[in-house]
Amino acid sequence: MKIAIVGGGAMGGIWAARLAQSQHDVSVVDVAQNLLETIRTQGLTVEYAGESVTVWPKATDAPQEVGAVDVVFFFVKAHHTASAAQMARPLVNQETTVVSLQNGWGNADVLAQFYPEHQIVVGVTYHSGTVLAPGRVGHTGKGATYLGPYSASAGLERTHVVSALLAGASIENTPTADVKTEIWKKLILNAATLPTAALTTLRAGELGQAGEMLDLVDAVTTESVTVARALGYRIELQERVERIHAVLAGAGTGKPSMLQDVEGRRKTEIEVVNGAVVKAAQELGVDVPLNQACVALVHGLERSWQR
Ligand SMILES: NC(=O)C1=CN([C@@H]2O[C@H](COP(=O)(O)OP(=O)(O)OC[C@H]3O[C@@H](n4cnc5c(N)ncnc54)[C@H](OP(=O)(O)O)[C@@H]3O)[C@@H](O)[C@H]2O)C=CC1
Ligand SMILES: CC(C)(CO)C(=O)C(=O)O
Repeated sequence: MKIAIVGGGAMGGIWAARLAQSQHDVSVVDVAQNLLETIRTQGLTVEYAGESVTVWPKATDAPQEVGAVDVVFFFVKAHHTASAAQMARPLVNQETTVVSLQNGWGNADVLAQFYPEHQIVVGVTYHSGTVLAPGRVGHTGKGATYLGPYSASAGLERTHVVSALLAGASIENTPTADVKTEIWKKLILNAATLPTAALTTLRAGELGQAGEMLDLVDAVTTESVTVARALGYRIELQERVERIHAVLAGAGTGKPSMLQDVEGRRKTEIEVVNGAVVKAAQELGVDVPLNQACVALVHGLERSWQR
C-alpha cells in the first residue's frame, strides 16, 4: 500500500519503520529539514530492546511530490494538526483513509475541517517513543492500539483496512465502534502521567514507583474518571489505575511525550489533555482542582520560556 506519515518524530518514526519493513511504499512528510535530510542520507533508525533497524522511506516537505496515498497517518502534536492537514491535502483523494492516533481530545475534529468525515479513522496507541536524534527514535514501550470510525454513520470498513495494515506490520490493534471510550481512557492516562512527568522530569518508570508522585498520578486519574463517567463513558477507576501503573512500568526509561516537549522548550499538548478534562468538567459543573493545577503549572512553565 502507499502510505504517508505526516510528522516523522517519535511515533511517526516508529510507524514509518514498521510499515516500511512490511514492504509498504512509505513517505514521511514533515517540516523539520534536519530530520528530512537525515532520513534521505542515513535512513530512519528505530531502536528497540537493544536492537536497531534502519529503513529508507521517502522523506519530503512537499506532499505534492508523493501524491494521493491509500492511508495517511497524522503524528504531529495537536497544535500542529491544522497546519499539517492543510499541508497534507495533496496526499488525500476520495479513496484515502485519514488516521489520527494522536494524544488528546479534538484532533479528529480538526481533521474533519479538511477531509470528509467518513474517510477519517481515529484512535489511540499505548506504544511510546523518544526522539534520540533527528531520524533516530527509541521505541520505548509497546502496547495496545484502538481504532474506529470518526463518524458514527461511517461503518467499520475503513477501520478494518487500517487494522489489517497495522496487524501486518506487527502492530497489534483492536477495531471498535466505541472508539470514543478508548480515546477518553487514553486521555485519562495522559492527564495523569504527562504533566506529572513534564513538571518533575521523572521518566515513565520512575513516575510509576510507589510513593507520593504515584499517589498524585492516581488522584488525577480519579478526578478524570469522575468526569468521564459523568459524560456517560463506561470507564472503571480500578481498571484505569492498574493499566496506568502497568504502562508506566512498561515504558521504563522512556520519556513521556510532554517531558520531551518541555526539555526541548516546545509548546506542550496540555490544552488538549488536562485542558480537555477541565473543559468537560466545567460544562458538567464538576470540580477538577488537580487537572486545573496541572494546566496552570504547565502554562506557567511555558510562559517562563518567554522571559
Ligand atoms: N511520544 C510518545 O511516546 C507518544 C506520543 N503520542 C502522540 O503522538 C503525536 C506525535 O507525538 P510525537 O511523535 O511524540 O511528536 P514529535 O514531536 O516527536 O514529532 C512530531 C513531528 O512533526 C513535525 N511537525 C510539526 N509541524 C508539522 C507540520 N505542520 N507538518 C508536518 N510535520 C510537522 C515535527 O517537526 P518539529 O520538531 O520541527 O516541530 C516533528 O518532526 C502527539 O499527539 C503525541 O501526544 C502518542 C503516544 C505516545
Ligand atoms: C507514553 C504515554 C503512553 C504515557 O505517558 C504517552 O501517551 C505519551 O508519552 O504521550
